[in-house]
Amino acid sequence: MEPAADLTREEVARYSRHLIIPGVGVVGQRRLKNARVLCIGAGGLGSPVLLYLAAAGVGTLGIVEFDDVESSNLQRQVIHGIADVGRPKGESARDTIRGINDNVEVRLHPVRLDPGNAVALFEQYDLILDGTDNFATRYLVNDAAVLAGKPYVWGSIFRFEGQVSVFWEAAPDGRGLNYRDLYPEAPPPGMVPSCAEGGVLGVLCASVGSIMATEAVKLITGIGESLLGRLMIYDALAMSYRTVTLRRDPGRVPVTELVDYESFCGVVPDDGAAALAESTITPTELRRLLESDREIELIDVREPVEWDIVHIEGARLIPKDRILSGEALAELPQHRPIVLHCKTGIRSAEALAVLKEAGFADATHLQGGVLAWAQQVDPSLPVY
Ligand SMILES: Nc1ncnc2c1ncn2[C@@H]1O[C@H](COP(=O)(O)OP(=O)(O)OP(=O)(O)O)[C@@H](O)[C@H]1O
Repeated sequence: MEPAADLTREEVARYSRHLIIPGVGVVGQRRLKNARVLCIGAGGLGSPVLLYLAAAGVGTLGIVEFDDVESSNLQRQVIHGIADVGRPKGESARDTIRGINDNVEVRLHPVRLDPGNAVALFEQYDLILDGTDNFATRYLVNDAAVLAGKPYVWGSIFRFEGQVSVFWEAAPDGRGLNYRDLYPEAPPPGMVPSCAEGGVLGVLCASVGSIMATEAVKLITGIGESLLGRLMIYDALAMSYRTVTLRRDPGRVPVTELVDYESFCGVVPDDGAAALAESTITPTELRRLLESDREIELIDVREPVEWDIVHIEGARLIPKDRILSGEALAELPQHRPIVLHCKTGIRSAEALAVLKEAGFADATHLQGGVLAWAQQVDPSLPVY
């Protein structure tokens, strides 16, 4: 990274604790000033990443984010505040950054990163940070970074655990790998729950995001050993960090073009999923069914902790895994309609597939889950 020409008087004072670190010094700080870093997502990981890189004096910070701040974000997305709920996350993040360091030029890209815009966006920056929460975007970031020849820092979080690595296929020392060497294929949809489904400890974002920001500072200034070719795994419960060495997957096909990542990750329904989609019931239809004389079995496939937050009157709790393992099938009626539901409809679709396979012909699942029920039928219920 080429250093910027000089630091102003104000910058020397502001960054003095960096300037006196051997290895960083004035030249390191000038490199930070000249750096253009693009952060995908201003959520759980994007928040600490952007805050620390802004405070550290990265000259240009790009933010790709299409979403608005919700109150359930505030538990971990610390770049946003109460007054930002309902505002675009990018604008909220920009305003917070301005309050920390007005030397930083913030460039907002209020779009969803997709195969049509990714490479052109990446080409405008020196380094990419992936703070997103879905597999389709992760593979897209990887492939676009390969095509644009850019390094990127990747992080992921779930409940109490986080992972971080640096991928740069074109790394000058030949150690560069890409995300597909670590995860050649996306897990089947629904197999790895999102933070919205499975939860995440808020402070985990700070631990993992600060490691991502540290890697960014190291790559920009050229100090230390980066996580290039290594995967760091952090366990907040055990309070342990370990790193494992990654190897190039000899069977990996080179990235030559961007593809349809929703299909690659199986998010677009195949024929089987389309058939299942017909076995759905809307919240209003379910309400009518519950009000009728028909006897139905309403099964909640979420976890007990979620049941404790909110549940639909008359439902019975059978967590999804007990259905997937086959253990709970004997508890289900063969000759009564069964309606499964979860939080949003993803887990209930999975459980429904197992029930159909086991011959429960009169089984359906609730479209949009408990959230849709609360929105359309019973707004007095809390949502989570
Ligand atoms: N393709 C994409 N382009 C731009 N931003 C993305 C893309 N995919 C995900 N994001 C953003 O990445 C951020 C990830 O943050 P986080 O994991 O905390 O999830 P969230 O969507 O805010 O939370 P939750 O799913 O729990 O409501 C989100 O703000 C999301 O809008």
